[in-house]
Amino acid sequence: MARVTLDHIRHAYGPNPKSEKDYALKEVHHEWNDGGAYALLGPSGCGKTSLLNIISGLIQPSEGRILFDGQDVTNLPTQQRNIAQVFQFPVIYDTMTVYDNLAFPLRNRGVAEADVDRRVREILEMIDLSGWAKRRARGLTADQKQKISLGRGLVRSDVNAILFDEPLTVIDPHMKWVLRSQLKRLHKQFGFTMVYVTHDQTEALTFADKVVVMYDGEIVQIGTPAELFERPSHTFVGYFIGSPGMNFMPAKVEGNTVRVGEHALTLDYAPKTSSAAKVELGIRPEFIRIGREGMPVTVSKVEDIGRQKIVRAQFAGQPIAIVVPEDEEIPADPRVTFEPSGISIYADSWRAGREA
Ligand SMILES: Nc1ncnc2c1ncn2[C@@H]1O[C@H](COP(=O)(O)OP(=O)(O)OP(=O)(O)O)[C@@H](O)[C@H]1O
Repeated sequence: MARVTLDHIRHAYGPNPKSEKDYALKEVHHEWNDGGAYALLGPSGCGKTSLLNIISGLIQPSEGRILFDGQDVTNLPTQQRNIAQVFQFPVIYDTMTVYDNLAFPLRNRGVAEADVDRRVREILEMIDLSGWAKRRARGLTADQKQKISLGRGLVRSDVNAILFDEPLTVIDPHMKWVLRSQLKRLHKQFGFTMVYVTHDQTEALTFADKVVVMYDGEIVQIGTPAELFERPSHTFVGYFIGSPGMNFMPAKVEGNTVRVGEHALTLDYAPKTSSAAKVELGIRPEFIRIGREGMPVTVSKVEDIGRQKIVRAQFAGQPIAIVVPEDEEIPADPRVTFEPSGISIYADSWRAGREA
């Protein structure tokens, strides 16, 4: 498996890009660890597939280089990059048996038949198709065919990376969960470098050890699920990760005091914001406490979501969401406090650091 270096990559589909908006992928400059499991997460059109296709060699970036273990592969075609790919829809040979489909990538490379057999049996078990080994792929369900595609992606252990493009779209919800957990287990066991495209946050957060959040052609944050939850670098991450997403409200910062409407909160640091920036306070619904003390709110609605409730309320003229345990009593004259560690300050959408 390989370390993947994305060296100042930019991509425009049209000729002669002039401004930022002409680029489907703006500057991407990162190094992904050998053996890392990365999920590319973001809404439709944010550039996930473009980036994956640049890694696989299906498209050549307009600018920048891509390196596997320090070796420049920018101009190599897909076949010479030694990668495995799993697409959204099954890519298998209908006339071959399930077993032969899985054996194909190994036999193609001249792997000894005893090793082929051992590996194929392991994979058959993992995708729960051991009983189907001798059946021809034709006539299997879309779900089963996609499991074979996944198996083919995982069967070789000598590839630089395994790339997945929304591979679980056609899989039924229960099986999705099973396969996701198995992918994670396999990753731990074999240390594959995996890049997994999805627009489903649950899929990304359960699969990956690093989630790469993309928005409008840019990587806005690479982090562990906990980092994305606790310290979103960009308002988009706050909004996109979590259900409901982070609350944002216009704010003013003076030293370590932040003002929201008529309320003043004291932080244990002075956020770095310029006077011209659009400043917002961000706090996740899980970090707001509701009770008899603090700042007044008007509750408009309470939604029951099982073991928790979502309280929708108005605070300083802004709609906010608060997550509370299901048995929590909401007083007649409700007030809120914000957990200081859960507060982030954003200046022009980016999380403000500490004043030096
Ligand atoms: N072949 C192409 N020619 C021109 N523009 C393209 C092409 N492929 C993608 N784009 C544009 O590039 C941008 C990024 O698209 P991309 O498919 O990479 O996004 P995505 O995040 O994978 O979206 P989705 O989840 O819908 O697949 C979009 O604005 C899209 O319209």
